[in-house]
Amino acid sequence: MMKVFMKLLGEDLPVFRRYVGMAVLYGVLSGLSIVAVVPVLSRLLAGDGAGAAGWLIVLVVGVVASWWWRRQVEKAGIGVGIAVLQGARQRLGDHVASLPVGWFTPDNTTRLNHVVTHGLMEVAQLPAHVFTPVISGAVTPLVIVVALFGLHWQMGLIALLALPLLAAVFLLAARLGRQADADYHHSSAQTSGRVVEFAQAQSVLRAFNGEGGGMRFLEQAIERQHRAGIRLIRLSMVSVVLNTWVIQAVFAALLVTAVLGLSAQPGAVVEPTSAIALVVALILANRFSEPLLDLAGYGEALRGARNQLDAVGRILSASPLPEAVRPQAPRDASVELRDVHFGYAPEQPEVLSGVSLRVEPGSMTALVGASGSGKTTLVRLIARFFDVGGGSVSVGGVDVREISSEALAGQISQIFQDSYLFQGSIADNIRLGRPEASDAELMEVARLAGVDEIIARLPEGLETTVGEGGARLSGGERQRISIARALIKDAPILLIDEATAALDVENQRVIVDTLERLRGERTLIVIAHQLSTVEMADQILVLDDGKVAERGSHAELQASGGPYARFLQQRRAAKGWRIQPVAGVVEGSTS
Ligand SMILES: Nc1ncnc2c1ncn2[C@@H]1O[C@H](COP(=O)(O)OP(=O)(O)OP(=O)(O)O)[C@@H](O)[C@H]1O
Repeated sequence: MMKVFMKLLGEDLPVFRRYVGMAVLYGVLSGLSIVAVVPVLSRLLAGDGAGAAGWLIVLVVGVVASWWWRRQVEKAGIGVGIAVLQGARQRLGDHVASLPVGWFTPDNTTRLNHVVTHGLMEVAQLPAHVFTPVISGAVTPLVIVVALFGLHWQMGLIALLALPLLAAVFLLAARLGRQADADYHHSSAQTSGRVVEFAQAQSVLRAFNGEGGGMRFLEQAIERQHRAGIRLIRLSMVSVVLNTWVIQAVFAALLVTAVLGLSAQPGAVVEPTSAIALVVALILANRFSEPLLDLAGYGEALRGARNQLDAVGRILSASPLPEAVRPQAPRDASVELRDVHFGYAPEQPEVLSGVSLRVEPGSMTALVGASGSGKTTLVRLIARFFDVGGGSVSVGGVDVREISSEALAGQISQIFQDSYLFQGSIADNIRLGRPEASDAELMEVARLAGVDEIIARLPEGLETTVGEGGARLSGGERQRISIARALIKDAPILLIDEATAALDVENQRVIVDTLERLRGERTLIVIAHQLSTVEMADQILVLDDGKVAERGSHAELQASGGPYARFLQQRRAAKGWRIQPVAGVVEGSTS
């Protein structure tokens, strides 16, 4: 936990170290102020009023000094909190910006959002509100133990031996609640997700379940959260009771020791000095348990913050893809995969196994295969969303790991199914591909991608705002804008995922026109869902369960009667493709 906190602070770590030093000193000062009661009481009980008054002044000065010092510690704690909010946000942002695109899964994005909006705030409050009492709660009893040794060594020994026992019980109590706490946070996050889903998917829910049908998922999530909450409350109570009991047990042991000390020699006269020491030691024993009870009380707050720090830790532990020490420039627009092996996680099965592929500059390759066969993964590896587990991916004859991320990004344009449009105008979104593009170039790509038809319909034309994520446009319109954006970038390699969902006949025509026009000019690698696209390719790679099942031209593969021919049969049956001989070739349509 502290490791993550310190990592988060980065170069602001000295501010935290200074604060910890101050908090430890505060614990010592508090302990000394308590111990100053010893000479005051001893003198008073022995009838030395003048001596007691002198020590009383020392005691008052000590209490005032520790109060003043506590204020300084709190200010230093606030300083650490500010460092967390300012510096750590920046550091987390820099770290996330260096992570591979593949890291940004919905789970990770939600976690990041939660950490930035809530988690860091909770973590920033730790030093001022939790660490100070926790540190002093651990240091002050140590000072009292030393004083107890001086007064009554048996009680001192018991208090000293009790410290590791107390630490063990505190840790056990913390562990008891940790899993319940994690479960509760997990179920809360799930409930939030279900609430958003419930709101967003109203049309689907009402169509399939009637008005209240969709409530079931939400109600189940709320029920799970409710159960997790009750379990957390129960375990928290057990932790608090356990901590309190063990502290009271230690106090009782100290009392018994004191009483046994008095009754050790029945009938014998107890020295007044010993009796005074014993009384004072009993008072100290009482003060010994107070900071410990405080410390135990902060267990809950620490556990809550631990969850947030764990989430931060998971983000910080994600490694950026290593950058080449001596980056090389790609020599041409070829793409080559050699015996590529890849899995999304070490414990998951390989998604690509021994895939090899050579794509010549300016040629077109279609990737075909059943859903889940690994087409998208293959294309992501070319753009280096992830690094391969085995084998290599080269662009322009250079391993992508040896190309700087900037140079690789400059070499590749992408039209993916989930192309995101930013809140801004259509023109802003297209210009993202090349901010310095002229208006004429913008209009040219808009025409080529069929965006001109969209803007002709809109009163504000190119300056029409698209809404968050392009929400004010249809799926097909969004796709055309993303095509225009990719075209204006003018990169020599174009990776395209034909979005089946967004493709209407008109968009399919735009894709085919785009591909025809760019053929021979750019290297095209297309995840093809339409027969008309597949036919255009110079080579077709058929993937089956992460392996290359077949490769060749449309005519060759169809004639061979292998997996491709069978795949075509299935697609025709499933999607109504029909084959029409047109000018000596076979054509598909979605009708
Ligand atoms: N981010 C991810 N984490 C873990 N597994 C993933 C991830 N993305 C894809 N997979 C898995 O990898 C396998 C290949 O997926 P991929 O998306 O590459 O297939 P595909 O051929 O493009 O499928 P589709 O045509 O349906 O888009 C699938 O089993 C999928 O569940």
